[in-house]
Amino acid sequence: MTVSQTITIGVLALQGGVVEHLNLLRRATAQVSPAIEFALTEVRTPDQLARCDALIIPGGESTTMAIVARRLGLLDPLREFVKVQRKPVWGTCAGLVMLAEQASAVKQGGQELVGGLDVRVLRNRFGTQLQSFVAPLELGFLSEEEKEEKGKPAAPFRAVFIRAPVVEEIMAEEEGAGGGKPPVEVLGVYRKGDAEAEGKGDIVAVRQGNVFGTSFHPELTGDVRIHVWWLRQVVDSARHGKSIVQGA
Ligand SMILES: NC(=O)CC[C@H](N)C(=O)O
Repeated sequence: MTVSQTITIGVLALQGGVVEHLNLLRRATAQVSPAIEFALTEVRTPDQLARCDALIIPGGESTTMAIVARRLGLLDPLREFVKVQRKPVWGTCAGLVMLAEQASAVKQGGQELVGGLDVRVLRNRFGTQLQSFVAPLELGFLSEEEKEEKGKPAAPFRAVFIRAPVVEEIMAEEEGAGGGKPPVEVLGVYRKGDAEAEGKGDIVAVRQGNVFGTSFHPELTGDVRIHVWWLRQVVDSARHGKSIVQGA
């Protein structure tokens, strides 16, 4: 793909924070590069998905999303998009649950997942809607970005957690899907109180090749940095006609 072509970014629009992602994407695209044209689109059908170069799966309710995706014949096309075509995909909160290979604390009878990340997530780690909170997160990958441009580390990211999942286990390579997949990188850890002193914490941002997941909701903060960071990788991936590689 050449830079003069349009890069189409889809947001899975079955349920959840669709508009919020589209709004932030609109602002973020303006910051990426004037040479690149982006098209932003809602995805509700396999045809719409097929036109996308990259996809965001928003927050919401992963159980509902899975049921609706199954009804619309989208589950298998989503799996193909993520795991076979290996196009860039970012899941926020419920989207992270969808992108995990395994989830615990699921409703009786289980729930269908798209998969792609060789992790097990624990749903609703921090309790109910009423226990939602905002916490400053040090995200090293944003610092690297800013260091190049401004020569200083990034300010903490105000992360919004709403019935958020965390990554409770990263599967060992031999347990994962295999097939030469890159390793799971931990990109964000939330530490609270005593856990900080002990060096423990909850994994709240991960990347494995083309698949990126965050427990929190950057689309609800108005802080455009993670969207810009992700879009830059999408551009790189589209330019080189490859899936995002580790460290790209
Ligand atoms: N804010 C959210 O996306 C919540 C996620 C929800 N608890 C789920 O498991 O799907």
